[in-house]
Amino acid sequence: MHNHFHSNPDLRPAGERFFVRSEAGEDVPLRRIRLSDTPECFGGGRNPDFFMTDVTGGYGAADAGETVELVRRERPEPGSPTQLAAARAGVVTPEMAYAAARENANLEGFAASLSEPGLERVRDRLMPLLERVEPWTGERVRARVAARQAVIPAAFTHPEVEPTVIGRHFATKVNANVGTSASSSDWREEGRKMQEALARGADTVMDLSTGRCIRETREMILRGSPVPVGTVPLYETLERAGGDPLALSWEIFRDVLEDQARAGVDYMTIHAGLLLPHVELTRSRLTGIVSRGGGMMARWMKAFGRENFLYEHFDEILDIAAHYDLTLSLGDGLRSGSLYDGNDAAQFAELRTLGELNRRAGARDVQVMIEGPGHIPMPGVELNQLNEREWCDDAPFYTLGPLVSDVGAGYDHITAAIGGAMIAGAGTAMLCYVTPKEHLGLPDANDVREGMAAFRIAAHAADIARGVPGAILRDHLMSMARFEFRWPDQFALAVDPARARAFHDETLPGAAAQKAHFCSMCGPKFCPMKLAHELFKD
Ligand SMILES: C[C@H]1O[C@@H](n2cnc3c(N)ncnc32)[C@H](O)[C@@H]1O
Ligand SMILES: Cc1ncc(COP(=O)(O)O)c(N)n1
Ligand code: MET
Ligand code: SF4
Ligand SMILES: [Zn+2]
Repeated sequence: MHNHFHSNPDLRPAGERFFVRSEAGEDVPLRRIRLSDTPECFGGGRNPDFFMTDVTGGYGAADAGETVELVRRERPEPGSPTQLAAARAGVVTPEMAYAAARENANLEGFAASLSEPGLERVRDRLMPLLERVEPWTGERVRARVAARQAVIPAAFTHPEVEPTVIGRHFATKVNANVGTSASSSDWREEGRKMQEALARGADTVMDLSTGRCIRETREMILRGSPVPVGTVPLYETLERAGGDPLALSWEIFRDVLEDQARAGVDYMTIHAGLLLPHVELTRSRLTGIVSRGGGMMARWMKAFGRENFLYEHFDEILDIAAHYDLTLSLGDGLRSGSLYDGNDAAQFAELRTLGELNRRAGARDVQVMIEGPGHIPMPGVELNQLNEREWCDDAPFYTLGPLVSDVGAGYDHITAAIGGAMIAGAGTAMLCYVTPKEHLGLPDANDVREGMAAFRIAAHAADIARGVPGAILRDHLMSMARFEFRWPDQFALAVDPARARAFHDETLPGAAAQKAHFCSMCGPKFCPMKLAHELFKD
């Protein structure tokens, strides 16, 4: 089955498509941002091309309205060694090589270009930052996967996926959630939200559909997504159980797991760490259980007085995961839904169990991420990451925010991006975005855009904190463009180029304004950056 996605110029990221060759000989897409020359009045000279990750799978590159065919990569048969098994055997897979090339984002090419004539001023400033950079190789990625400090979610059944590596040694990744709920009217809209998320740089997408047409929505997303796709199989299990949590069963769950893995889902949230004794720990909470999967599982356990069937059948889950190289994202069914409940006994009891499950998965060559909260007051954010690292043996942490305040309704992309930046700075591998609609309703395409922008910024700020090679270069290039009033270059380097341009042009439209040595904030007579150029002239 083919996807039905058409390219949309409104969703085109900055720059143009550019390919680097992976060690395994595959073409890995990047965006090349061309920058204009420094105006003569500021000393003249050239500015280097800059390279950024491209997750759009070609949506952003094609002509308007053109149907986009995703590249379908060669994949091993189900039952082949997982990325983890291969890594342990010392084998560098094409996926490891691909992810390494993507992670490098042609930083070597960028560094080499700085020695070209006309780039002396940029070279003087940026070269010191590039001297100690050790590029990623397939081998270095392999070592992190083998150490279980990184995962490459790429199911054998998902040929459309362009591999990426998730772990604290790599650039911080951002996941965007999409999917229907009972109140959405058109499931095809989820395809548009996915495209919006990709255009804004989502490294993975999760289909969290709970409305009608769960399977159709997922199939559309899988066939149209060049990034890894995640799901929460308990949702479809509840649907098949007629919406009654008491009708959930291991048998239905197992069928859902098998069906979704066969369809090509790359990673799944598995709420296996929420145990029956943990449920009691939530009694004194201010906001109980706010995880959907956790909530339905707790209801089932309490009603029957039985242990979590995902925990009881975890070995069988591992059989299926190993067969398809499905990455398990061990779910935080007890994540805190309020600052009051942040880092409480329930949450940490579950986290310790996730550590135990992580070790069992490792013994079966199954890749694992650990899911985290939620809502935590600022002073507790780092502790959450430290506990995860200790109890879960440094497995990649994947958090929802955390939100650092409960009063942000309507702006919770901000409360969550603040906590997200903090926790990623402390080593969280992937941030799940939160949109302005959190706690209020189902996000639409515009909310996706806002949520992605907030979280790309959080991830980038964290990359700078973590010393990810090259991350801060983009900031420096932006600052040079800003000080030299190269407005189009500023737009191109911004997290949301279309918005940056629109905001600037709103008050100063026209060609002349694209070169003006001021903007409407201060105007020509009061622009201090303009004056700064005069300071050391004589
Ligand atoms: C786990 C998190 O996923 C988000 N979430 C849950 N369902 C959807 C959906 N259909 N679309 C987008 N986001 C969703 C909420 O923010 C929740 O807190
Ligand atoms: C980071 C993250 N993303 C998604 C989920 C699944 O949602 P839920 O636990 O509400 O079913 C989760 N637990 N954690
Ligand atoms: N806002 C809740 C949380 O923080 C989730 C609501 S929808 C499951 O986890
Ligand atoms: S976001 Fe809405 S549906 Fe989800 S837990 Fe909160 S109130 Fe319930
Ligand atoms: Zn919340």
